[in-house]
Amino acid sequence: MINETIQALTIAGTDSGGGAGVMADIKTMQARYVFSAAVVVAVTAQNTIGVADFMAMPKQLIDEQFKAVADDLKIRAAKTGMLADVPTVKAVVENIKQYDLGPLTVDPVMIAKGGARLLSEDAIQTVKQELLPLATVLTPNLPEAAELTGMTIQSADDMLVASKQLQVLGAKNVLVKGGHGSSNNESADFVLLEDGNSFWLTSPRVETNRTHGTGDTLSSCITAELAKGQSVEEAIRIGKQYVSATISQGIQVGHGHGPLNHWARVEGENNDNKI
Ligand SMILES: Nc1ncnc2c1ncn2[C@@H]1O[C@H](COP(=O)(O)OP(=O)(O)OP(=O)(O)O)[C@@H](O)[C@H]1O
Ligand SMILES: Cc1ncc(COP(=O)(O)O)c(N)n1
Repeated sequence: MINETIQALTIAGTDSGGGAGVMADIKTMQARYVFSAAVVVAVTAQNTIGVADFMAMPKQLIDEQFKAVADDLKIRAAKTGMLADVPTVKAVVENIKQYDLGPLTVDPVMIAKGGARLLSEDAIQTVKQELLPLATVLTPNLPEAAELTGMTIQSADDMLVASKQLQVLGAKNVLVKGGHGSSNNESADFVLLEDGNSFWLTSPRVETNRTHGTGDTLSSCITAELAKGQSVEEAIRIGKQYVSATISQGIQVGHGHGPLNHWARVEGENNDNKI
C-alpha cells in the first residue's frame, strides 16, 4: 500500500495564456508536490497582453464539479481565485459550506494586471459578506484591500489597519500583498495572524513585467502547504519564498505581462523524495 497522495483544490477561472488562474494554481501545487484538483467557475480568453473575454459557468455545472471532486477525492485544503459575478460567488460559498475541503485560502481577485475586471462591482459586497467569513487565510493585494475596507492604503500603517479591519469582517488570518506598493527596492507584504501576532515579509523588488499570476501563485502555494499540514504562519512564509523565486528566476513567454517560472527552486530547499 502506498500512502494517499496529498490533494488540494483550486476554485477559480482559467487563463488560456497559461500564466494565471487555474493554470498557475495547478502548476504551483504540482511544483510543491501536491496533487491539484480544479473546479472551473469561469473561462477566460486571455494572454500576457490582456483579457479579451470571459464567461462564468452555469451554477449546475459548478455544483456538479464540486460534487464530482468531493465524491471521490480527499481534499485537504482549498483556495478561491477569480469568481466573476454574484451568482458564481454565491454558488461557490454554498458548495464550500456543503463539503469538507479543509482550510480555505481566499484570493479576492478583482482586476487583472492588464486592467480587465474579473469580479463584477456588485459582487464585491457578496465576497465581503459571504466569502470572507469562510477564509482561513485572506490574501488581498493593495487595491483589493482598499476596496474591501473602503480605506485609502498608502503607508505601512494603513496596511496594518486594513488587515485588522479584514479580520473584523471575518477572515481569520490576513496577508496584505505589497506587489502594487510604491517602494522601488522591496516588495513588502504584511501578515496578521488569528492570534494577533503580525509580521512583515519582504523580498527584493525585481524590476520586471513578468508578474502575471503572482497572487495566484502565492495563494496556491499557501494552499498546498496547508494541505501538507503546515501551520498558517509557515505556509505563508513558504508561499512568499516560492513566489519570490518564481519572479526572480524568470522565463520568457509572450509579449506583455509574462508568466512566472513555476519550475523555480527555493534556495536551500531539499526537493528530493517529496511524494
Ligand atoms: N516585482 C516584484 N518583485 C518581487 N516581488 C513581487 C513583485 N511583484 C509582486 N511581488 C510579490 O508577489 C506576491 C503577489 O503580490 P501582488 O501584489 O503582485 O499580488 P496580485 O496583484 O494579487 O497578483 P496577480 O493579480 O498578478 O495574481 C507578493 O508576495 C508580492 O510581494
Ligand atoms: C483567470 C484569472 N485569474 C486571476 C488573474 C489575476 O492575475 P493577474 O492580475 O496577474 O492578471 C487572471 N488574470 N486571470
